[in-house]
Amino acid sequence: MTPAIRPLIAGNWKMHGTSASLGELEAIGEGFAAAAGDGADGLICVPATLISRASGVLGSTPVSVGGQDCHAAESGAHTGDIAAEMLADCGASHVIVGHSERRTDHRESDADVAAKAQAAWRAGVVAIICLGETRRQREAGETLAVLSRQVAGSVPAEATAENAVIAYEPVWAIGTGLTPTTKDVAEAHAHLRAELEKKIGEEAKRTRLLYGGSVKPANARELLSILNVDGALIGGASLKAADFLGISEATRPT
Ligand SMILES: O=C(CO)COP(=O)(O)O
Repeated sequence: MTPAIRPLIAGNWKMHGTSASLGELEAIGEGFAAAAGDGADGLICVPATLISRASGVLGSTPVSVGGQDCHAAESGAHTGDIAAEMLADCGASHVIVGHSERRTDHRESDADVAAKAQAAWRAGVVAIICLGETRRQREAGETLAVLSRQVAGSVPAEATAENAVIAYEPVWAIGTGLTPTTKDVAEAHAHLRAELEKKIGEEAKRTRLLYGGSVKPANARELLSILNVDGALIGGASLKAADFLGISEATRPT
């Protein structure tokens, strides 16, 4: 972690969860303070259909609620899409933009992602901007160049430490049980901090950089101990309160 940056432990439920999952959310909300102490923030990004109810369940806990995507426009003829204003209206304080699954499944470009971040800010919502290299790009030695390009294209110049969070998620580490080495994560995050500084100046020093990709209770302490890793974005392991809370515990000093 980076001294003086308050870590964020964020869950991304992806396309999982119905009203039957609200008990798990309740357990996350009730257990977070005991697990993480008061030195970290918690967040669960649920499917849009659950945001309202999740806000009710988590409202009085230290865990916030987020969405997983938003449209760039405030309203309009965009069947099936959801505006950032609608997420905020349901109780979301954050929204993930540019997740690799959106970039792949919906062919979202860096410019689309930047427009969605701007939309989040228009609605008063924090944008969690995701980026990361594919396996092919890593094997070709292109990781740092890809990250430079993605920061330049996906992060608007108006980003601040308050309105933006950057999540480094190597695509090949998502849902695979594989993680980069500690050295590789440290290198990627130091590079991201430097690239972000070129884009937004001093604000970059206080902006949270999350690591995502196969974070589990068993590897969380090692990943979170890396300089410039200011929290985690957790997929599969965020669906179970015990695992999410186990990861949250890793933000505490030993
Ligand atoms: O994509 C992710 C979070 O956004 C990571 O997913 P997993 O933790 O399941 O690898």
